[in-house]
Amino acid sequence: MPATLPAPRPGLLDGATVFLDIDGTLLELADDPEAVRADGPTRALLRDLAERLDGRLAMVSGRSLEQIDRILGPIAQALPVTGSHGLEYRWNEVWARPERLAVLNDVASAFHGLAQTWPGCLVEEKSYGVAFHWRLAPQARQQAETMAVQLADSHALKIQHGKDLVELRMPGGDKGQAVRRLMARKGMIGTRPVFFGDDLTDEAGFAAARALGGHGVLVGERALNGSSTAATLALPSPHAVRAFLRAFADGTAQVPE
Ligand SMILES: O=P(O)(O)OC[C@H]1O[C@H](O[C@H]2O[C@H](CO)[C@@H](O)[C@H](O)[C@H]2O)[C@H](O)[C@@H](O)[C@@H]1O
Repeated sequence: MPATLPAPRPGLLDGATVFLDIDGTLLELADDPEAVRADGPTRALLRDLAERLDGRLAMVSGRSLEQIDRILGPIAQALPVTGSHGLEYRWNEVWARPERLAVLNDVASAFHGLAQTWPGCLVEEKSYGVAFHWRLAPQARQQAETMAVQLADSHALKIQHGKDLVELRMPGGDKGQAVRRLMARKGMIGTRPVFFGDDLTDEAGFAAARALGGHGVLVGERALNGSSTAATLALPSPHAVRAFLRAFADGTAQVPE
């Protein structure tokens, strides 16, 4: 992680609204995206944290809402949740779910075809996007990225770069919008947003949090391909994030080693 970014101070979350990314931030990265699940202590952490924050805890992920529900379990129903990099969200009775573009099926077919030529590669079909994963076969990266550019052009889709993946998704929405939308809600308006994230998709969330007087907390050792980050603070791993959040939830906040 960037050596220049300091760790968050213990009191950072006092009175704040907390935005949490999932993969690589709350939870460790894994080889199989479909197998990812929050364990019992992590689910309990989200419950305790939401209580300590008087409900000012939101999940903001590149996953679909269905995936988030599977990963987090019942606690997801109690939190404001934004999925698909900002394209869909749910908070109590308020939902936003655009119509799914049929061209995503063509993208999935093309990606599945490519995956057959690269053992170890995975295709993840989501509500508003399709991701091609090469974590277990990094040699496939160049071909996957070339195919993604062609498909994005021909189908007017957005390319979303991520860790060991390229994703094609419907345009519109980002994590910054998710922050601004929630920070305009009663109970959150006027508080300080703190956004925890690890990937390129989180940069919009970091920037929005900063613009509203808060902070981005960059997690892990993300390579930003030479670009800079809008985060102002950093933690080394999802384990450190959970420890930091647990200390706050318990009222014993300390910066983890
Ligand atoms: O915004 P996020 O919640 O961080 O979602 C970003 C992408 O996360 C997932 O991919 C990442 O995690 C996988 C499981 O640990 C890992 O195998 C992959 O290499 C990572 O890039 C998810 O599968 C994607 O759909 C999300 O867009």
